Amino acid sequence: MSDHSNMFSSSASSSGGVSIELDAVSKVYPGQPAAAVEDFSMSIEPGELVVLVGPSGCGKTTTMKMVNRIIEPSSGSIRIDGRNVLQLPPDDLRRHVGYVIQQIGLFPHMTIADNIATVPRLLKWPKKRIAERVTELLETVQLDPAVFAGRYPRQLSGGQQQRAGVARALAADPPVMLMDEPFGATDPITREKLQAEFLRLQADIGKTIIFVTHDFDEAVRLGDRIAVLSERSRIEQFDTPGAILAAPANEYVASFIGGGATLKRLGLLPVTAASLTSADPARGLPRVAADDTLRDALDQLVRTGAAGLDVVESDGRVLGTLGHADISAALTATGRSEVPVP
Ligand SMILES: Nc1ncnc2c1ncn2[C@@H]1O[C@H](COP(=O)(O)OP(=O)(O)OP(=O)(O)O)[C@@H](O)[C@H]1O
Repeated sequence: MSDHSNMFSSSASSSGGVSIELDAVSKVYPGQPAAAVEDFSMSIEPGELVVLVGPSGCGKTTTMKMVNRIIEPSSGSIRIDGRNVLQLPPDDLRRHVGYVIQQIGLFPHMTIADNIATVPRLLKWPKKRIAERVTELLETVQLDPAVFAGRYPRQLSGGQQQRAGVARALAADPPVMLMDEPFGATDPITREKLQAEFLRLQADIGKTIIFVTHDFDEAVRLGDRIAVLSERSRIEQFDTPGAILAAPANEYVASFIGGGATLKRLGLLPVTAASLTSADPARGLPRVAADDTLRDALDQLVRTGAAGLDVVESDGRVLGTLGHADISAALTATGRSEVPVP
């Protein structure tokens, strides 16, 4: 086994992520007059989920694929955990960077268990450890090992195949995951379910993830930070979803956000972000759970026509009452604090 199989050993043996630094990275495809990616720089923290979002052809996929050298950069430098990826053998690099794509890419002639075992086998793990890892991962992505391990990809639904794809990418516990429109091919309901499952999973494993999508709402839902890109992967704004929604940097970003920016922001804020007034049981107001969002609360206020809502903890304790004005005030307050200092 080469030394490089341990190149991220400090982090790869246990869950967790590492930093990624791209510095002045460009890509000019052979024979093309213009660069597909020009002078792209970005620092990503360990364990951060960064979403690259932008219109078709702006260079998202090219940017991401340069991180594991599926595409070789024309210039610039890329460091993972401080190591220059351009000086690492590409095969070893790819084994340590999990990769999930929209077309899933499961090998059709291999069972789901064999698909998931691909990288651990390349890394020559002992058989027993591979078998245990496959079972553990199938459970992690909520596919019953007794049912799915021996099936072939065609015997799974699209959403199940997507989960198996995520399990395969996680097999060798890579510190970095690259995800290219991974949920793009699924219907909206399956997609939301996969997104929610994925967020729960990421809360446990804390990988460093670069996630590509053209769907801004998906970016808001998943990203710790979002980079809104225009042509040649130019970064128009790179910030938290809340900050981008509260203060789009320019017209381009605003148009990319689309309608309903305020509602989208409310969807990011818990009910407890508002200042509550003290509750009066005599009013008999409808209730909202403390871990619901302000968007849920507004929805309920509009639907019920009530003047306010009592905010209740899971143990039944009433924290206070929330009204329309409190929701508006929470937006103003968080908007101010989220505007990045120039
Ligand atoms: N192999 C290639 N040879 C030449 N040009 C390419 C190649 N791959 C991509 N391009 C061009 O580079 C630009 C960026 O493509 P890229 O696939 O990175 O964009 P994208 O933002 O991921 O698009 P999409 O959302 O449609 O997947 C596009 O203009 C594309 O036509």
